[in-house]
Amino acid sequence: MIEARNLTKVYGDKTAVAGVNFTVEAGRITGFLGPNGAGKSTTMRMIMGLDRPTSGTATVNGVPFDRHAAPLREIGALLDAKAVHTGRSAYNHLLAMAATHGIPRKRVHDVIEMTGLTEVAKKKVKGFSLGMGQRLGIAAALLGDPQTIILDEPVNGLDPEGVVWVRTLAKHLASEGRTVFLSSHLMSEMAVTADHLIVIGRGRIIADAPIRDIIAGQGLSRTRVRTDQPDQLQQLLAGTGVTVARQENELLEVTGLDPRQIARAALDGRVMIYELTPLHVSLEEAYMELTKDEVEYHSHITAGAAPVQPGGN
Ligand SMILES: Nc1ncnc2c1ncn2[C@@H]1O[C@H](COP(=O)(O)OP(=O)(O)OP(=O)(O)O)[C@@H](O)[C@H]1O
Repeated sequence: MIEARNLTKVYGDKTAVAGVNFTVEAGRITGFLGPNGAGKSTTMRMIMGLDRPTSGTATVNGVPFDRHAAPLREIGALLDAKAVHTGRSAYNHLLAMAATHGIPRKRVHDVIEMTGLTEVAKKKVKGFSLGMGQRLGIAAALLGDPQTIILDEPVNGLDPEGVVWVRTLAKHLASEGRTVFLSSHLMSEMAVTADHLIVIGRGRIIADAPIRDIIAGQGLSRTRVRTDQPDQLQQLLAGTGVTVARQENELLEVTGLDPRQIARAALDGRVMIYELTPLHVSLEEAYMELTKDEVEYHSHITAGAAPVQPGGN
């Protein structure tokens, strides 16, 4: 379990992390999201003892990282895959890390195999592609067989097979009761990987909830309704907080009522409907809604909202 209590980091006149409180529970995958510059890396670095908090605390299983007797066995982290730029081979790099932490050589072989690096293990790390470097970073994070795993942008640079591998690995680690905390800007990936989300914006926590609650909480859910009496149905559904948009002649899109309420109103008004499809918002849409006022670096070209997929999430 990771706990942040009033965790704050100030750089000069910039407050990167502004007194955040959250708990990352064991046995599930917690995603850490936020716009560029929101404070994710700074928070993760403080948890790992790489940055000293200006005030507040970050603990792992109740103890600050640097007070653990054998930190690598307690917490494994991938924070900056590019940080490993060495003339050593992947195998020797891991072996050196293992040696300084009393980790047996057998474990080095295990993590190399686990991360798909067997073919390149004897090659120099500085020739590695971004994806190979990422796999090596994950191998290093797993070396001490830690109870807590922190991965900052783990799928960055990975090919589709690698992305699925990270997802499967994270789920497996969480199913073993470990604490898994990961950040990613890839919403579609986060949606299928994480159980719980913590969203940070301008150094403050703006959401801390299960993914489905975050999506539902944005109130963006719409329902597509087809009827041969659209005018009558539009009148029947009118009410406070309800929006009915006419898409095509017999097609309406309704916000503010769930499908059951729409069906009930139609039945009571004796209007036949021949399609009723919930349009779930994507995590990306919910996230954009949640963080729209928190984005520090706005792009000048604003893309249209992502299309809503029937039955998607
Ligand atoms: N060493 C530093 N000195 C000064 N300011 C810093 C330092 N590290 C981070 N910052 C600032 O703190 C804020 C938070 O940065 P941080 O890297 O934690 O954000 P992030 O959420 O990880 O962003 P990204 O998604 O772009 O990686 C940013 O405004 C950043 O410029």
